[in-house]
Amino acid sequence: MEDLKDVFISPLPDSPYVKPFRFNYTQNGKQKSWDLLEVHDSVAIIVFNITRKVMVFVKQFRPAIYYNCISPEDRKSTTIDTSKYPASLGIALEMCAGIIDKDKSVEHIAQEEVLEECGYSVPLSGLHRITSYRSGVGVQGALQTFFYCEVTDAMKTEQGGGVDDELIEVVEKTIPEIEEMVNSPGPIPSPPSCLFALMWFLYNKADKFRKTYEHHCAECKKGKMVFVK
Ligand SMILES: O=c1ccn([C@@H]2O[C@H](COP(=O)(O)OP(=O)(O)O[C@H]3O[C@H](CO)[C@@H](O)[C@H](O)[C@H]3O)[C@@H](O)[C@H]2O)c(=O)[nH]1
Ligand SMILES: [Mg+2]
Repeated sequence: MEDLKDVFISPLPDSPYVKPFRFNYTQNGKQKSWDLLEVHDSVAIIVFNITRKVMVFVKQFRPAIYYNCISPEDRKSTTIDTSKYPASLGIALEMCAGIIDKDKSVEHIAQEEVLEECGYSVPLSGLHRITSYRSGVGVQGALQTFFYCEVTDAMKTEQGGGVDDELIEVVEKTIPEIEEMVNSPGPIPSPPSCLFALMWFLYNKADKFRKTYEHHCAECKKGKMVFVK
């Protein structure tokens, strides 16, 4: 993932992923315009492994983050110096997520993403639609639908890591590690949608799993063997 070379910046040709355009309008009698990007709607999924009480994240190189670490002066060079700007600058930690670029339901797209990126086979009934919200409201405003699912080690039927040329590392974090992450002064290498997902989880779900931890630890101290449910 961190083996990065031949980085250069070029003008945008016709793209299947983003379409830039100008939106013109008159508001309260004043003529205005706004420069926008048409992008695909998407899904994002919190995957929580209940066997080991860990949250499943995906780690991947994000060109947009990397680009924003390059100084305006260095962006003008014919090639970007990767010893000055290593790939690690652009590596993000996110929820499993994917664009809706197929004629399938959001549930089916979410199910595919969990399998492709994280390696877990989740039944459609195990995917709980939580809400949907607008991402990148300054320039995109695309809709992201957000799901929660619980998985077990037995549901890990594939390696994960993405399809085609995707390079994704699956990373697990405990509840205390998630708390540390959202309390960090930053910059946190994650999008706000991921941080929202973490706060949603901490607010709505974490207690149930914290109780089993605490019970487990207390009983262990007493020398008892306890099965964490
Ligand atoms: O310019 C591009 C854009 C995309 N791809 C390909 O398209 C795939 C898209 O991956 P997918 O997993 O479907 O989407 P993500 O990149 O994970 O993006 C989702 O997850 C992000 C983090 O939540 C959100 O910001 C996005 O809106 C949401 O679509 C990439 O891996 C690439 O293979 C390219 O090759 N070039
Ligand atoms: Mg993705």
